[in-house]
Amino acid sequence: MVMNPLNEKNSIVLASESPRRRRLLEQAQIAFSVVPSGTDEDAIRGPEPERHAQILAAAKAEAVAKLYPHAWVIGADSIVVIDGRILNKPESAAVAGQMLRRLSGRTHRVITGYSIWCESRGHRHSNVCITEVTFKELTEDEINWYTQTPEPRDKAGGYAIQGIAAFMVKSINGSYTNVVGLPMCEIVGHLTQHGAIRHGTGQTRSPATADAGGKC
Ligand SMILES: Cc1cn([C@H]2C[C@H](O)[C@@H](COP(=O)(O)OP(=O)(O)OP(=O)(O)O)O2)c(=O)[nH]c1=O
Repeated sequence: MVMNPLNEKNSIVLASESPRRRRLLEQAQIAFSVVPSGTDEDAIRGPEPERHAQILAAAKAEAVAKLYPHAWVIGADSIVVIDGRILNKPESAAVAGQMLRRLSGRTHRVITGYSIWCESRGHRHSNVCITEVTFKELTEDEINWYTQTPEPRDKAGGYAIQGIAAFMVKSINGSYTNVVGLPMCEIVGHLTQHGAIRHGTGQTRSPATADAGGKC
């Protein structure tokens, strides 16, 4: 019989196609597999931004957790919120420009909903992490130049703090990695607390060597 390491006890699965989220888990030296959830984000709408991000994160985690019930599955959704409006990923350079004009010289919130599921343990945890980001005043030249780069395309709010857009950011209040796509302090803390990983001990488990430990 072929063993499926994705579905072993205490394996970690990232339910995301975001390369940023993948990189954040890699940086933390967590062994994990990637299974994009295929969730249709346009089909889901929460009542207000925090709930919206949380519901989407849970939908992503749930879709993959059903396929791999023994794994710890992480789903997340990041949105930019200003004036009570959600700025998702811009569909064009022109829309990215409109978003950046709105963000220019002001403070907005980046809300990442995150969800950690382990079906076989009945473990379903969802929460949000909020970071305030303050932009400098952007000139039209800066906006036009930036939106001609590929960077805004697949990023909530039309910018990537970890890339060229770092020059736009005057200050942030809260988790930096939350803006990039995953609140690492909370995610690693939760997985550690529930025995899914032994982070910080030099014994971060790989899916292939996972044992049956851990609690819900
Ligand atoms: C604000 C901001 C967002 N982002 C990214 C993180 C997310 O990938 C993206 C928000 O879109 P999401 O819908 O949260 O994620 P995704 O579609 O990229 O991946 P998946 O749904 O499969 O998990 O914006 C940055 O990389 N840097 C930033 O500064």
